[in-house]
Amino acid sequence: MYVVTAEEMRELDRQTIERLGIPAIALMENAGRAIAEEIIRFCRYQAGGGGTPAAWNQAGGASEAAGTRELERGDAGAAGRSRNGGAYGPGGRGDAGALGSGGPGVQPPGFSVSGDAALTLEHAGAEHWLVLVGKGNNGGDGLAAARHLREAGIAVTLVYAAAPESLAGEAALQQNAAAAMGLPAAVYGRDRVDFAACSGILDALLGTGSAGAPRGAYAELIAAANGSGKPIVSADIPSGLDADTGRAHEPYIHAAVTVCLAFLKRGLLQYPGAASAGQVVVRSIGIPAALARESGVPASLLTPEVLRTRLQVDVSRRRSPEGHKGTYGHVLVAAGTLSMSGAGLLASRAALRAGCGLVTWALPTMLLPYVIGAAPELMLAAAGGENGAWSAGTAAEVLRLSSGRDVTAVGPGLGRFEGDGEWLRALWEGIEAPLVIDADALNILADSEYGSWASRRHPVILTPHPGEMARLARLSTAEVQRDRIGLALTYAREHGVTLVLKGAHTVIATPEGEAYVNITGHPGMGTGGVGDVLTGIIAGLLAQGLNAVQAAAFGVYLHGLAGERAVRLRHDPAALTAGDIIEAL
Ligand SMILES: NC(=O)C1=CN([C@@H]2O[C@H](COP(=O)(O)OP(=O)(O)OC[C@H]3O[C@@H](n4cnc5c(N)ncnc54)[C@H](OP(=O)(O)O)[C@@H]3O)[C@@H](O)[C@H]2O)[C@@H](O)CC1
Ligand SMILES: [K+]
Repeated sequence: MYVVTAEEMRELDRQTIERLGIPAIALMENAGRAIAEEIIRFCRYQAGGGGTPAAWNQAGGASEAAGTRELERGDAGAAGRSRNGGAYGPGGRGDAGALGSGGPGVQPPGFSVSGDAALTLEHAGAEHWLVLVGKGNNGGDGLAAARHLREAGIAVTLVYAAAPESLAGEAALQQNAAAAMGLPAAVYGRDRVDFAACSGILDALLGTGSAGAPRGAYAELIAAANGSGKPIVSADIPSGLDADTGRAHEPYIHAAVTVCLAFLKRGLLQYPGAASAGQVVVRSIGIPAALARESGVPASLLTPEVLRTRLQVDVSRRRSPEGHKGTYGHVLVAAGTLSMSGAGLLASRAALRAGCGLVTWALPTMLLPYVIGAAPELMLAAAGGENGAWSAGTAAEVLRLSSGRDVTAVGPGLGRFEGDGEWLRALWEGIEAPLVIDADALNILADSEYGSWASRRHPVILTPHPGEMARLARLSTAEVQRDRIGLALTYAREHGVTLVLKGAHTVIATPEGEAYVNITGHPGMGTGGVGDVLTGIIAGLLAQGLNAVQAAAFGVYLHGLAGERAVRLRHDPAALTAGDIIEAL
């Protein structure tokens, strides 16, 4: 699933209209219909007592059949499984439009009529929705949706943020149609608007054309909608949100559901915007995904389907019946000090659990006796150093150990030491295999002008958390978090590395200028050692022959999935430790 900026979305709109000849009004009609269907589904969900996301998913099979793709994560085993299967049919609510009520077999043979189930709502009379209409195309989408809601028997009142006569283009056409249908309308500031009397609010104030903090009537309507306590469904993005960065301009809509149109907007994956969107549903409006591919849209959501089809990852992780430990590669981990030995141990154990054949853990010599037997599957290699710490002189031994290994991971629990810049440079320039750089090794890199180091034939994967990223990019952490996708794309391209920017919705960016945004994981994973586990997983996958982007993306995906599984086993997210994630792999 592609993830776009407002600018990219406008270009795709333009190409659909100009190259394919599909009129803008047709796209708006599709958008309005999709929004109305999702509101109806939401009404059903609420009438059923609300509840879990699973209940929300079941609240309307027909709209799924029409192409809804929710931000839902399947596990790798479910990769590509269609969510549409069996969606159309007696689904607890979908029979409202069917002719005849006698059950199977009573209809005349060869004659079957079914109604527009997705646009039909039992007990619609109990609903009254306010539709907040901005003067751009987002407002036009809302007006088109309002007509469908009215057809479904739902009472609607339009609330214009600006004088209806100020709408232009397709939005003006929608305004005329709504007026011709006699939809009740109020203009904010001129007419009284009773938020208390409605059952829900459609936010069609501002979309991808929004700039800066909402002004005037827009700001007042947003504040009133939030203050009403009524559920809000947002058209495309919650009004007030920056569609690209997820920055939330005050005031901004707190939505229960966001019906995102055509392609996922970057701002819906980046915080704090991601938290204000509620359940995100992406609905097709007739803009072909092929256009996004041809135009080189760089960002995608990391789904099992993307892993399988775009990245060509074997998500089933098949093992060869003839395989042996030599088949699955050998990882060298250079990590750990006396006070942080656990980081090296976690990374090494995670590499094994990721499926590689062998792992050698290189560590300061003095540390070795203490960790013997901690993980009997590991091989240990004393690398020298002093007092259980690394030293510049250990580079030669790490280089020697790396020869014949399929990948080297360096950094977890490494600490800083005299000459560490030259130490890392020797590894960077000397290791003839992929290199995964994490933790303290990233800080060493940040203090080095590594652009002047000899270029490598084999890939480098950097796995910074936002603080490490800030040091690498010479920004503040807040600046890193302001637009994680944009920064990751730029940094990876400029430095020729595969970048894994960790945090909620980890971003994987490639030197070729592509980015993948992960949505597996759990807030309970914010605990020491979790990053070391990820480093080990990525190294373990590289050793098995995955290329840099495959290993980084699949590693991040599996790591998040294992975190979710570990939280379920633990029952309390706060109790999760990094070791639990390894066990859940
Ligand atoms: N194009 C297409 O074919 C399709 C488009 N689609 C839909 O259109 C949406 C994009 O529509 P859009 O580009 O018209 O912009 P939109 O978000 O409605 O807002 C623009 C208006 O808001 C105003 N305004 C801006 N900032 C403001 C602020 N801070 N505070 C107050 N006002 C502010 C600005 O006024 P101005 O400042 O220019 O006077 C202008 O009038 C997109 O999200 C999707 O829903 C889909 O149907 C697919 C087909
Ligand atoms: K909106």
